[in-house]
Amino acid sequence: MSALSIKNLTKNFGLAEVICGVDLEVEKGEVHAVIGPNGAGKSTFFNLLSGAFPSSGGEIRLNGERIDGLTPEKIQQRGLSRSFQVSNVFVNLSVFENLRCACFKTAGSGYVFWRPASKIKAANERAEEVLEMIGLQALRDVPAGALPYASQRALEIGMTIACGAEVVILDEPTAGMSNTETAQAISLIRQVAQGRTLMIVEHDMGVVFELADRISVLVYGKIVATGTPEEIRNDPRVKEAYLGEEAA
Ligand SMILES: Nc1ncnc2c1ncn2[C@@H]1O[C@H](COP(=O)(O)OP(=O)(O)OP(=O)(O)O)[C@@H](O)[C@H]1O
Repeated sequence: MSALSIKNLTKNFGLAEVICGVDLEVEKGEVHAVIGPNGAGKSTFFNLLSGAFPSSGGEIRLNGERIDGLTPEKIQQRGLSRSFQVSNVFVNLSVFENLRCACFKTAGSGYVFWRPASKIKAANERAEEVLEMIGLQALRDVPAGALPYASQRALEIGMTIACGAEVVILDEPTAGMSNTETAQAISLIRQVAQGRTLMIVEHDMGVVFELADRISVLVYGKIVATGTPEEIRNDPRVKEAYLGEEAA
C-alpha cells in the first residue's frame, strides 16, 4: 500500500484552477520531490496534503485512510507532519522547549494545561533524542529566535519529526542557505528519511537530485512526469517545462 495515494485532486481559487486533477502514489519509505516552475502550484499542493487548504475535489489517502476534509491537527495525529517555508518556531522558547512542545502533539495530546507525568517524561526523552539528531545540543537553551538561520531550519525539521509522524513534508528545506549549510541540511534530511516517507518541494536541483528516490514535475497544476532522477533528467516534457520558463 502507498503511504500517500492522491486521486484526481483539484483546487480552485475562485475561477482559477490551480491544482488540476493530480494523481500520485507516494511509496512507503521513499523520498519524493516535487519540482516545477514558479507558480506551478507546489505550495498549494502541499497545503492540500497537510489540510491547510480544503481541496475542491478528489481524494487524499494516508495509509489507505481518507484524510482530505480533516483539520491539519487531525492529519498530524494520523501521521503526516509538515514543515514550513516560513519559520514556524516559538521564538521566545528555547530550542529544547520548542521540541518538547512539538513532542506533546504526539498521539493527539495537543496543548493542554494538565498532563500525566508519564507523558511529560516521554516528551522529555523524545525531545532529547531529536535534539541530538538535529545536532543542536550546544544550543539547547538558546531562544529559538536567537538561533542562526540554518539552525532555525534544523529545529523546524526536528519539530516536524518530534511528533512521531511517518510521513513528513518539507517545504524548501535548504532555501536561503550557504553551500556548507545546504550540505549539512542534506545530511540531516537523509537521517530524517530513515524509516519515514518524505516529500519535499525544493528549488535547488542539486539538492533534489541528490536526495530524491523519485521526482514529480508539476506544471500549471498538473503532474507532467514522475520518475527516478535519471528518468526526469532525460524527460523531454520536463526539459520543455523548464526551457519554456527560461524563455519566458
Ligand atoms: N490563497 C490564494 N488565493 C488565490 N490564489 C492563490 C492562493 N495561493 C496561491 N494562489 C495562486 O496559485 C498559483 C500557484 O501558487 P503556488 O504558491 O502554489 O505555486 P508554487 O509552485 O508553490 O510557486 P513558487 O515556486 O513560486 O513558490 C499561483 O498562481 C498563485 O497566485
